[in-house]
Amino acid sequence: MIVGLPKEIKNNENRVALTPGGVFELTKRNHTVYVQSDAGTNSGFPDEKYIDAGATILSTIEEVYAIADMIVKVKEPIEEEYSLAKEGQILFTYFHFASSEKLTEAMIASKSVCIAYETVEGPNRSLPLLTPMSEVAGRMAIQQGAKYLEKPVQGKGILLGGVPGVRPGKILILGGGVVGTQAAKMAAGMGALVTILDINVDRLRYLNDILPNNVITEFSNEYNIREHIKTADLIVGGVLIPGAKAPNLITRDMLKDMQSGTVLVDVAVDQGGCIETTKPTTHENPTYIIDEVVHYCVANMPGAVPYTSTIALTNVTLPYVLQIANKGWERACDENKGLSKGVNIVNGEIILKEISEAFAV
Ligand SMILES: NC(=O)C1=CN([C@@H]2O[C@H](COP(=O)(O)OP(=O)(O)OC[C@H]3O[C@@H](n4cnc5c(N)ncnc54)[C@H](O)[C@@H]3O)[C@@H](O)[C@H]2O)C=CC1
Ligand SMILES: CC(=O)C(=O)O
Ligand SMILES: [Mg+2]
Repeated sequence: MIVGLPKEIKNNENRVALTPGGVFELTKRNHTVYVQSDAGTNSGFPDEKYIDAGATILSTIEEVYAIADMIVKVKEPIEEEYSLAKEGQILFTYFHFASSEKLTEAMIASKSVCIAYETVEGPNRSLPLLTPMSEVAGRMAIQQGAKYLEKPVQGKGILLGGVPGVRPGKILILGGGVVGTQAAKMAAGMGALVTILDINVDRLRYLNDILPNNVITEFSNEYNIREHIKTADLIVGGVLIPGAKAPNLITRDMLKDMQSGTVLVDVAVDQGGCIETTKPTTHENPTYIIDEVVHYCVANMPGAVPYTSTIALTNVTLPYVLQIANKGWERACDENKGLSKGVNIVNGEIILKEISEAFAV
């Protein structure tokens, strides 16, 4: 198969879909790989490394899309890329369709085969291609939250770990999945007081077992959320209903109950966010303020740490890339039911019902 790796063009998206090591696994199986010039440079992988791995470098994104049977990328196509996808071409990447009707319509019109990383399933309904980026974003959520709690950027002026004689920061985490767990680990290590809310009691039981004593678990409901937001310094949004628009657990009216300078890091922004006032931001302009509450809603958080993220992503995507390249997408999906859950849109038709539901009136 001919595989194409374009350079990402979303704001500050520095990741690339595969490392040179990943490309080598394809070329040694006689697949042909075209990489757009400089695609891996910001992740620490210059063009020469891809050439050594057997790839051919092309100068423009148009050339990569024109020649490839399968495009492997990182982020959902942005408007400039919509017209590049072609009929029958496989696009294997994050899509997050439920948060963008425009992207959904564009991919329907392209008649391409859209296989979304974020809905590919592993054993026990895990999401193996989302997990490593959620690990990155969960850990980063605390780093970013700590930064935006500083007074010069209009935060509350609180040090998350406190100091002897002064209380540490209070962190509320919505969703105890991968993002929530990694955020809790980082926050606990800094000495903050952490509460995780989830609706899955078995998950809360597990978290209660593995996390230290400065992390407490509670059931997620409106009453508990309303109580905690009154005193939280930092709130991290990490809920997910796979494939669907995230539920708004914090509504517009609740902002007035928060203290001035509270920071919201809504990691779930790529599925529409779990805070009503969330709108996607970029690394260039990561925050905005509503009712004196700082909102950080960057939809590609791992893009800021591309060395870590590109390797972590390739670790998990490569086996699926190889299956699709070796067998074609239809046989690969027939033989791997988890992969078939990633098939979102094919030849102008929405396959994943959560996408149609997100836009139903
Ligand atoms: N902004 C960014 O750069 C990135 C965003 N993400 C996003 O972060 C989100 C979370 O991802 P993961 O942690 O991997 O998902 P996950 O599936 O591991 O965890 C989600 C958790 O939310 C819980 N949940 C569902 N409804 C809830 C409710 N009403 N209240 C509380 N908890 C609830 C589930 O029980 C589950 O434990 C996803 O939308 C993902 O796409 C992930 C990586 C990067
Ligand atoms: C999961 C995702 O959207 C990202 O890594 O950017
Ligand atoms: Mg994202």
